[in-house]
Amino acid sequence: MPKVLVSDKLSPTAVKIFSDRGIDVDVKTGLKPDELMAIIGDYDGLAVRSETKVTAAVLEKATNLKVVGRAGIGVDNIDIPAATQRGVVVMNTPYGNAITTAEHTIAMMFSLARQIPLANASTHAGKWEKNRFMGVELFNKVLGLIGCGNIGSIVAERAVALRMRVIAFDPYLSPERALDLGVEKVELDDLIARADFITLHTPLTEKTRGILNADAIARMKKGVRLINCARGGLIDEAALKAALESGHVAGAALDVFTAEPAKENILFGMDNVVCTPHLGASTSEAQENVALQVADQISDYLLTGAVTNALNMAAVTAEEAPRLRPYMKLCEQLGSFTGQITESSLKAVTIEYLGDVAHLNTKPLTAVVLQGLLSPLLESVNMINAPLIARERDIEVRETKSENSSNFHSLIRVQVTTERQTRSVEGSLFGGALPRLVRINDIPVEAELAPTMLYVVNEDKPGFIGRVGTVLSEAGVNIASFHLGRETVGGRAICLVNVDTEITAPLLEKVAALPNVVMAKALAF
Ligand SMILES: NC(=O)C1=CN([C@@H]2O[C@H](COP(=O)(O)OP(=O)(O)OC[C@H]3O[C@@H](n4cnc5c(N)ncnc54)[C@H](O)[C@@H]3O)[C@@H](O)[C@H]2O)C=CC1
Ligand SMILES: O=C(O)CCC(=O)C(=O)O
Repeated sequence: MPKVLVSDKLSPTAVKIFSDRGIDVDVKTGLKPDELMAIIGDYDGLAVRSETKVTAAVLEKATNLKVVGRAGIGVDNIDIPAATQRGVVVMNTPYGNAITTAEHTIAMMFSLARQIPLANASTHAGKWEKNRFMGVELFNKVLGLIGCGNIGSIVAERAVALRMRVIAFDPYLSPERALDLGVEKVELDDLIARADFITLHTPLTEKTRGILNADAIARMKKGVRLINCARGGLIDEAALKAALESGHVAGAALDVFTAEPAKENILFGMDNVVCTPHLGASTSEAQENVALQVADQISDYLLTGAVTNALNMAAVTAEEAPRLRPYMKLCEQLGSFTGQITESSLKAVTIEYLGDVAHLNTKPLTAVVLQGLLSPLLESVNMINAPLIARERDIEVRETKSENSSNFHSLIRVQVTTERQTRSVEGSLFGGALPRLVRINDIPVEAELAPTMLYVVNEDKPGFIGRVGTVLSEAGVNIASFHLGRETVGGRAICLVNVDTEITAPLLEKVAALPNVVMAKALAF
């Protein structure tokens, strides 16, 4: 039974989903990094919000971990490259808290425009300072959105309904989508120069860090108001403080801070700053949504192999997962076979999906071929990091699909080009489930791959099979099955022998030295 650790506060419904689906679930919140590292090795899945830091050090101890699920959007608390390297799928729940966070942005904008927090505190204190709190309308003001994805779009719709004039900077916003939203797509400089209110809705990346720095703030309209419900670090806090003090920026509403939890901050205590403690996603509806979603996604992956909202792997639906499973095995074997017979540096891999398999989601199949192919050559390769490793090593990966698969319902051909040669191997599923090699370098064969195998390329001459059998039996190696194929009578032939015990280096040398042997290799699957 898979085991999942919930290490941040999640709705109890999520915990129930895990146990209802037969997953052993522990809830342990507030763990210190060393406490998490001490127990993480026991778990197959980890469900977090933003408090748990899933660092490379934690992942190193997570020897059984298969999936980390973030109940929320931002994944800056998870070291995705380290997870990818270790074959751990990282998932988030991209839509569950979007409305809630957009609503918080609008609430913060109103709070700022009408100074509600300060007026509230003053009224509670019995001051009745009616003349102190003069506000501004949102109506007809220019709202500049930086980032117009899920949350930015919802903010745009709400702001349009408030009759604000909405402009957006987002390199990935299409003109059609902007038109649909009633938003004017602009460049950042234009937005900075025109906006009365600016809200931020991008992830924190090397490109967006400090997107509103001293220079950008200096170019804003005097009296501009800034709202950040995305990530601390998007606004330079020191530059903002200076601009608030000078009155160039009239106010700022911040849900997120450069350092969190923010128990101290240079902006705290300023009258024109409204702060909330990263509450953007904190409604019961959003927390229920993301908790249910993450519990379902983690359970689906652990129980069926379905992959939803993964940030480091191709998606696989629950319906596809069982259909893909036998092909995954075949693809891994085809990749592993080609990897083991490849001796010089890889230049290109072409994977052809022919027949029925061409209709399936082939992205995960290609990832598994690459995993099989690279595993004999490199350490720590898995289907999640294999496409990345191939890219990093300039191995060109091509995928083709065709309905036509000659005599097979489905056929997968893996062709590998190295510095010296091109080799190919073809495989199919027999009875719809059993992986078989059906062709190696254009020589037809029918072989089931076994854990220990001897692969020989030879000239097709009488007595060869007897001689191989004798050498193996003299070494005490039992033959489980023998598979043969040849190009033409007397031409190039291949022989794949499934054996019950290891083929040692001296035994391999003896086989290689037999007459008519071109090449001999020990293979392991
Ligand atoms: N305060 C809170 O509690 C919450 C904060 N968030 C934050 O909100 C952010 C946005 O969330 P979503 O809208 O769901 O993400 P999303 O991925 O749907 O949208 C992000 C948008 O930013 C755009 N973008 C990326 N780089 C950019 C750049 N350099 N300049 C301009 N635009 C750029 C992207 O094209 C995309 O459209 C998340 O990354 C997360 O950090 C999300 C949920 C809750
Ligand atoms: O889980 C939370 O409260 C924070 C939500 C958030 O920042 C996100 O989803 O990116």
